[in-house]
Amino acid sequence: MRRTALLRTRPIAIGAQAPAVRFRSSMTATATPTLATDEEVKPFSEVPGPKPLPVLGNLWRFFPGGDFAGVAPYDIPDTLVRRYGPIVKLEGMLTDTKLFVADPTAAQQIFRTEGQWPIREGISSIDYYYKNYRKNLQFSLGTANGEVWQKFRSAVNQVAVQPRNVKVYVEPINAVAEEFIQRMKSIRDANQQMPDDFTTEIKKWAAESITYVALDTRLGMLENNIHPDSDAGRLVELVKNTFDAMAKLEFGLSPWKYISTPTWRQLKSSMDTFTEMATRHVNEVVDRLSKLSEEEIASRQFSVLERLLVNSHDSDKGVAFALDMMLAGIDTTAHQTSSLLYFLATHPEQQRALQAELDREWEAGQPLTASVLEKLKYLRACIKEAMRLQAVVTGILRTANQDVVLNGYLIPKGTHTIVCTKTMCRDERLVPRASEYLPERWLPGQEQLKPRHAFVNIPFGFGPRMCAGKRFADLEMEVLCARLFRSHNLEWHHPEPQVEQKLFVQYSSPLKITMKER
Ligand code: HEM
Repeated sequence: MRRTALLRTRPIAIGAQAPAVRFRSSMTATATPTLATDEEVKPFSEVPGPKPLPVLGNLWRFFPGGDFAGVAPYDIPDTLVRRYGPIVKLEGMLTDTKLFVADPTAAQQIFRTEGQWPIREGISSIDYYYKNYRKNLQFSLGTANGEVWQKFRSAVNQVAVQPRNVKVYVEPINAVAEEFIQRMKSIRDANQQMPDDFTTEIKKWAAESITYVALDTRLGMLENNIHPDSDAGRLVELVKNTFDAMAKLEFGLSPWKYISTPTWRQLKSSMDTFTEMATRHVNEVVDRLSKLSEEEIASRQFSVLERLLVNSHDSDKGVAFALDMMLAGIDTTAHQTSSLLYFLATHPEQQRALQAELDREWEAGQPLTASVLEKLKYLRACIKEAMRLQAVVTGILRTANQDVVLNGYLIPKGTHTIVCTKTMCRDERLVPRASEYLPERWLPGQEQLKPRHAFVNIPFGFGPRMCAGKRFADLEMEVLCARLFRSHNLEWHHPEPQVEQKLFVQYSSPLKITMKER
């Protein structure tokens, strides 16, 4: 077998020599490297994977008669990894070659070499929309790369990632959660069971929470009798249409880049409405700020959006921020919360342990403050475990910023890699008792239950490009669960609900949770 000796700057290899499951590493991307000798490095062409046929590529394998026919999109990475090992190359699929990585040491190496400006392929339809119809918003975090991304990301980090700025939202997020719990009570049936469209209700809660940050206003999505033409009336449908269209354009066979298809038009129209909504609300905030005196500006407790606008003097920044928060923060949080509620409803022992913590740490009649939340370690463990066992995002995308050696293979700069977090999180070799919902594993002293490597469970991604809304997502889920389980028990009396992969992982059958007063 010919080995490559072409490396101008010799890449650093870890993972080739170390068995993937031998040790736990700390959560940094700077593990001691092992230098590869040229002899040990195999070329990219030797990376395992299904071999494409001339002209037909590999696409045929996913159609009837092919060896991947009937494999649900959700299971494709697992299937590839099971057949070919933890590093798999998939080429000849109409798009660029993708490299699937389900080895935590190799994943760590990807993040370690991603550089100051990590490159992530954006969702191509949204990228196309911004480039062709909203040139003024092309710096959006969801799609931008390079210095353009870095400038906007540091502006967002300053206002939306710092804990002190997020803490300001504890009270309003509490108010939204309480409204949602009241709504849950009012929509349950005679058997105290949630309606079939309960996941839509959860989306309304997530949307109401995050638009308070993104648009600086309460839309009233949890009220009864919402006017269908109001922002509240339109938003949930808008999110659904946008994400349905995005998933079809991203994963389906569609000529949308060459001719205007109905799905493309659906996406464009939804994004136009989103942009109009964001622009209108941002303009209201700009207007409000312009009426403040200098003294008022100096002494004001700014909202996140106000602070961004004051710092940047640029309303386009406000609009891009609002769109990023809504597009990245509604469906993700809603689907993740759905699985969290399901796991707790189906695990009464863990639910009791959570309630015991709430009774102990949150004095009856007192507000749920940031300092109370700080003490709720078991609650955080419940959330973390739900995100491990059923993450909404199944893989983290990176485009290699330099040549890198992963498990002995030379991966050239520019290769599109997918770190398969879902596959790793469910691998028994990497996570003890991987198929069980065990929040305890995240508590101190439970080393025997912890994943064997820190890069197995990274539901919010890693590094400078990791989720910009993590603190808000955590806050929303913590507040809702604390309030809900303090006063109620959740139960489940049905077979396991079905899960599907669209852009995110979500339940495709009704989430018929029963909610009873404690
Ligand atoms: C449970 C809910 C959520 C999950 C699981 C989640 C997960 C993720 C993941 C995996 C990424 C990619 C990270 C990477 O490439 O390393 C990401 C990016 C992002 N998320 Fe979240 N997210 C959630 C909620 C939110 C919320 C509530 C917001 C907004 C307030 C938000 C805003 C963003 C943005 C703007 C990015 C792009 C960041 C960048 O590229 O600079 N996310 N998220």
